[in-house]
Amino acid sequence: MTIVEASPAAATSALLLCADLGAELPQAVRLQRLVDLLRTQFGCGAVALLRLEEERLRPVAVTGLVSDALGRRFAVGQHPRLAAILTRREVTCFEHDSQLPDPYDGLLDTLVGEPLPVHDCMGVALHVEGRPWGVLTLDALATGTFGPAARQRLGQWVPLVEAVVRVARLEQELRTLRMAATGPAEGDLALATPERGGAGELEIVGESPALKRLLHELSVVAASELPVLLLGETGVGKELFARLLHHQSPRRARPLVHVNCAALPESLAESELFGHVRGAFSGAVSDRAGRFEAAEGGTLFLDEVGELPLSVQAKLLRTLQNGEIQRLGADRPRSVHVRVIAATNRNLREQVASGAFRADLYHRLSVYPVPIPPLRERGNDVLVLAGRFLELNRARLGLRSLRLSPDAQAALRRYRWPGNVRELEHVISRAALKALSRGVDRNEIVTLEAGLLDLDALDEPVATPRSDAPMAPAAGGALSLAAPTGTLRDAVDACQRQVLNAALVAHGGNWAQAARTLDVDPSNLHKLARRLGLKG
Ligand SMILES: Nc1ncnc2c1ncn2[C@@H]1O[C@H](COP(=O)(O)OP(=O)(O)OP(=O)(O)O)[C@@H](O)[C@H]1O
Repeated sequence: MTIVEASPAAATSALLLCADLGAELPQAVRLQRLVDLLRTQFGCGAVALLRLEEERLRPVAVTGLVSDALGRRFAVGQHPRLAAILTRREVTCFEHDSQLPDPYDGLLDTLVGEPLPVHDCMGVALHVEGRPWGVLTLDALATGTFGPAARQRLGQWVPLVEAVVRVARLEQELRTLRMAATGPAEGDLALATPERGGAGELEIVGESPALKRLLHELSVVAASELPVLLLGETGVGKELFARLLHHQSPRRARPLVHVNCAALPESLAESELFGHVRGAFSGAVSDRAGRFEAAEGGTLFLDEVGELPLSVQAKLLRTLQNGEIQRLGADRPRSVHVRVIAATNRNLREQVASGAFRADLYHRLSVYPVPIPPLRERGNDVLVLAGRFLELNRARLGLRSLRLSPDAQAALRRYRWPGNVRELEHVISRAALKALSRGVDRNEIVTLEAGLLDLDALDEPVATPRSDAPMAPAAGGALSLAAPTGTLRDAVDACQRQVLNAALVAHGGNWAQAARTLDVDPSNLHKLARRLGLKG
C-alpha cells in the first residue's frame, strides 16, 4: 500500500512536503512544518522530532508539547520508551496500558501539569545516510487512534520524513559553507546557530532572536584573529560564549586557557600570566611557563579582566602590542601566538575614566566588543532554559516528571533575572529540592508552583544596562566613537580599528574584499592591522 492509496488527505500532505523539499527554507521552519503536518495527518495530541546526540535525545521540533520541552534533553538510558524505539527499524507501538514511563508525562500543552492519561503512543527511529539520526514520536489522547493501519502508515511516511531531515541538514551545511565564503545573507541569521550537541558541555540553549543574533555575530568574529571583549551582566554566559568562540575558531585544536583575573593576587599575577625563571623570587625553585605560553597557538580567555591590577595591565599591554612575553627574571622575551578573548561585567569605560583601567589596554582588548543580552531580553528562552534545568533536576533527583505550573511559568517570564541564567539554574534546583522536602511522591508528577520559586523575595533592582557600547559602526555606516579617554593617536587608532573591524566582519573575515571596500592596497591593510594589533 502506498500513501497515495491510503487517503487523498495523506497524498496531499505528502505532496506538500515534497513541494517544500524544492524550496529553500530555514531548518526550524522546515522541521516545524513536518511535525505540524504529521499531527494533523495522524489526528494526535503531540508529535516530536528528536535528534540523537551521543546518549541523549534533543527535541528539534515539537507540536502539542509545552514550550520548555524544547530545552529538555532525554537521556536514552532513563527513558525506556525512547530506548525501545531507537533499537528497532520498524514502528514501535506502546499499548495504552503500557507500564513504561512516558517521557512527555506532564508536558502535553493541553494537560499542563496533569499526568498523561491512558493514551496511544508510537514512534520510529530515523536514519540519515545510513546512520541513526534520531526518533519521531506521536502521542494520541484517544485510545485506539494508533491501530494497525496507523502504524503501517507511519512506516510508509518514514522515507519522506528522513528525506526532509536530510535536506534540512544539507541546507544548513550549505549555508555554513556559503557564510564562510562570502559572509551571511540577511535570511541566514536564524541558521547561524552552531550545530548543537556533540560537545555536550558547550550546548547553548535558546531560540530567541537576540540569542541567534549573538550566535551569528560570534560565528563571524570567531573566524578572524581579532581580540574579542565579551560584555554582559553576571551569569549571562560570557564564559560559555568564550568557549564557543574558541571552538568555532581556526585555533580550536589548540588550547583554550582560562584565567580568572579576579582570583589572581597582585603579587602572583605577573608570574601566573607570563611565567618565571628559577630564582626570580623566593619560592621560584624551577623555571615555569605562564598562562600565555600554555595557550600557545590557541586562545587565552581573560575572565573578569576589569579586575586586573594596574601593574599587570601595563605588561599585558606590551604583550598585546609586541606578541612577546618575558618570564619574570628572564633576560630575553619570547614570542607567543595567542588570541585573547576578554570578558567583564564591569563598565570598563567608567573604569578608564576613573583611572582604574588603562585606556590603551582598553582599546587593545575592545577591538571587537560583543554585548551579551541579559536573560530578560531573550523572551521565551527563560522557559526553554528552565526546561533544560528541570530535566537535569528530574534525573538527578530520580523523579518521574518535574514541571512548572502555568503560574510558575508566568512568574519566570515576569521576573527580571539580575543573576541571569545562573540564577535561573539555582532557582529551579532550589524549588525542586523544596518540593521534595515537602514530601512529594517521586513517582507522581512534581509540579513547581510559583510560590516555590520564591521570585518575589528575590525581586530587586537590576543593574543599569552597560554603557560599553560596541565599537562597531552604527547602522548606516556612521561611527560611534567612545568619549575620548587617551591621546589623539589613541583616538585615531581606535577609529581605524573600528573601520577595519567592521569591513572584516561585513566580508566574513575576507581581507581582500575588505581592502577593496576600504579602497586600500591589501598589503597596506595587513600592515595597518598588524600595527593596530588586529593580527599577529
Ligand atoms: N544559553 C545558555 N544555554 C545553556 N546554559 C547557559 C546559557 N547561558 C548561560 N548558561 C549557563 O549559565 C551559567 C552561567 O554562565 P557563565 O558562567 O558563562 O556566565 P558569566 O557571564 O561568565 O558569569 P560571571 O560574569 O558571573 O562570571 C553556566 O552554568 C552556563 O553554562
